[in-house]
Amino acid sequence: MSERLPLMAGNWKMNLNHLEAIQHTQKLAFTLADKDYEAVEVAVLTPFTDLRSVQTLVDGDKLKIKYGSQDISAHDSGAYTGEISGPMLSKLKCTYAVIGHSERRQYHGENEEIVNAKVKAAYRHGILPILCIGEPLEVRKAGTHVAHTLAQLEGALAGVPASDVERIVVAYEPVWAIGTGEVATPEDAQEVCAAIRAKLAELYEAELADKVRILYGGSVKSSSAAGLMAKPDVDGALIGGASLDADEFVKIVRYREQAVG
Ligand SMILES: O=C(CO)COP(=O)(O)O
Repeated sequence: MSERLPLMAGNWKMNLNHLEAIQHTQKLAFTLADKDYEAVEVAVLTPFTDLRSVQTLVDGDKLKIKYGSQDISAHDSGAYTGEISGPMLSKLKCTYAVIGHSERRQYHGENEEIVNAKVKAAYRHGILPILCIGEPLEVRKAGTHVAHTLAQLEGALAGVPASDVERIVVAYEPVWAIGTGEVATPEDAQEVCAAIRAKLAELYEAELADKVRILYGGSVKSSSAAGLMAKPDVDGALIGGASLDADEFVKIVRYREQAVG
């Protein structure tokens, strides 16, 4: 099995203006030490308006924190009012773009075709997608959550070559666990993350699937991180609310120091 560097990524959602973003990133930078970054990749996924400020800090102080956006346009330029393009994000040296978050699927009508086009747009400009997939509560209750999530994965990756997919990050985010305080059990997370890896092996190759980092997202806190990370197919977390508290986020990054709860 290849060594996958765990990724702890904070999705700030629509929180923190650019001044708050500077303060928050500086606090993370002060607290995190080289040994933290050796053990875990740390990323912040910020509102578009924060990216320049975060980039300036990261570049200026040579911080090891990675950063990225929460969305990306499927188009590269042109008459798309309100959109932010891949070239704009790569100019800001974004490593990542979150694509297909359930909040965008729910509130902005993003379907599989749009998600697929955004994944391709990210790769065109050297940005790595953090592709979000996961089932709503009614699907979980019906017991078809694995099939639902794998269909989203397949749709998002249609026509995307192996050379791109081997660097993707997939985030399994069951919708019922997002912002609800109801974290999935480590077993629930493992079931779907393992199925995602198996699907990647089927669509591409086992060797590729072995390299891809699969995160869990949904009400992750420092008290639940170690238990989730103990599972073999969970390679990190996408953290919403808890990432807005720098001390709590650092505790998640240092999950190895927490009890398996
Ligand atoms: O949606 C999420 C991360 O993308 C999870 O959000 P919460 O951690 O606030 O539940």
